[in-house]
Amino acid sequence: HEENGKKPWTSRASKKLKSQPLPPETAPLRMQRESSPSKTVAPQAGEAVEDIKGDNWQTLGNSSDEAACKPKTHIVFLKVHKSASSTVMNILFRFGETRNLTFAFPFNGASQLFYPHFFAAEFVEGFVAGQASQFNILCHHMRFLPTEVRNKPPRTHTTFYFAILRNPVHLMESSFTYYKGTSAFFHAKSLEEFLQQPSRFYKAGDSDSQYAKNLMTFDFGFNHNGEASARHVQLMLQAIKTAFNLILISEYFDESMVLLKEALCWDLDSVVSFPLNSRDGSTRAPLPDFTVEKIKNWNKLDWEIYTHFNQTFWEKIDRDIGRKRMSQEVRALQKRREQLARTCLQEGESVAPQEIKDQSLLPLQYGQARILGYNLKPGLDKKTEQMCRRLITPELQYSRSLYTSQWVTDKWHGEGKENVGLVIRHTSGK
Ligand SMILES: Nc1ncnc2c1ncn2[C@@H]1O[C@H](COP(=O)(O)OS(=O)(=O)O)[C@@H](OP(=O)(O)O)[C@H]1O
Repeated sequence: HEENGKKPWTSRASKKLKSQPLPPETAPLRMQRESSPSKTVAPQAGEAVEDIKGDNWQTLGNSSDEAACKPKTHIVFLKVHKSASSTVMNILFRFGETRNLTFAFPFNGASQLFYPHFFAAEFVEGFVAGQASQFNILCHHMRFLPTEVRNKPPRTHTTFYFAILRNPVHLMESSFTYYKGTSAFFHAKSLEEFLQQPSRFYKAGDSDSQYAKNLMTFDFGFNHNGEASARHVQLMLQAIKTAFNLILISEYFDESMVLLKEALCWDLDSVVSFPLNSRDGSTRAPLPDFTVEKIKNWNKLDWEIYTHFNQTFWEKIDRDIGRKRMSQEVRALQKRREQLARTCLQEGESVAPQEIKDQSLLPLQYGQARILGYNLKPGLDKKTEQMCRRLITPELQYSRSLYTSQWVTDKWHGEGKENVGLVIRHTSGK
């Protein structure tokens, strides 16, 4: 299983790239606009109380319900690969850290919940069979399995389930670059070559084949090599609707954050973010129409999931918020992000990895992707520096630091990760 990197694959090809870091993704789509990267803020407020309105995401209450609105603090986020999920995770990390919430970390400080295996409660640090769980937030990469996931956040609370999707065309373009070391992509010179004759490269039985086909379908727990029959698709969509309260769309990241804040009853600052895990432009190229069509066909199951939930996403906005208020909220979010960029970032925006001065803020570089990062503005006062640093800390570093606060007591005097197994005490925060 995984350890240092966040993409633990096991293929022959990937072994050759073992020393490489982990990547992110890209690409604009023809039918939907690609959202521009967002930027962040520091959270505030909110007691750790729960008040969820039901399991059907389509019936979630809207923000006009403010009197009854208490910030939700029991959350499961399905971190779908290559879908802006690291940016969402940063939001959850910041919210949890500043409110002393507890995270369901992968066992032994790993970066994923034994992906690509199906999630099992035993993968979570501190899980004890038969004992009530004390965790608030589950958000590391996993392959979703509803019956097991429900074993996690306490049953006494109604837990909010959400996930994020990305247009499969963008997603595959990103995945090809980031997961170039996986079995299916390793020998393909380009995405076009791969798509021309996938059977030359793709073996359905390879343990890392999901990176090359229907990755979202796989992460939701379904068979990524399954038939895209109408009945199969219907069942899959129904299962997702039943399990999740909200499905976000990364092409409409800001609108997604507005929906999220409303559903969780959080404030604006809690959902402001800077885009994380973004590739620079050097490996991106516009895809010709025939390639776009091939990607859609090759990822038919993902395409069905995406188009369905893209449609219900906008139906929900129309029903619960309205386009006018949505665009006001989005503007407020963007304004706040711009303010934060001026406050926090030396260059006011992201920079190439070689320009990152503080190595602790260097994102994992993976596959053939070059992942952008940020420089903190020098001379910030302590409180502002801490708030800004949280916004731009890459996933692996942030996860490690929270894991250490939550699990590693001062009695721990081991040297390496292998010693983390000694540890022990579940604190309710830092
Ligand atoms: N705010 C926002 N809006 C739109 N898109 C965004 C945002 N934040 C990150 N991204 C893009 O998401 C891609 C990384 O996805 P993940 O973080 O899920 O990747 S990973 O699976 O965790 O490695 C990666 O895509 P590519 O750059 O195409 O590779 C990011 O650019």
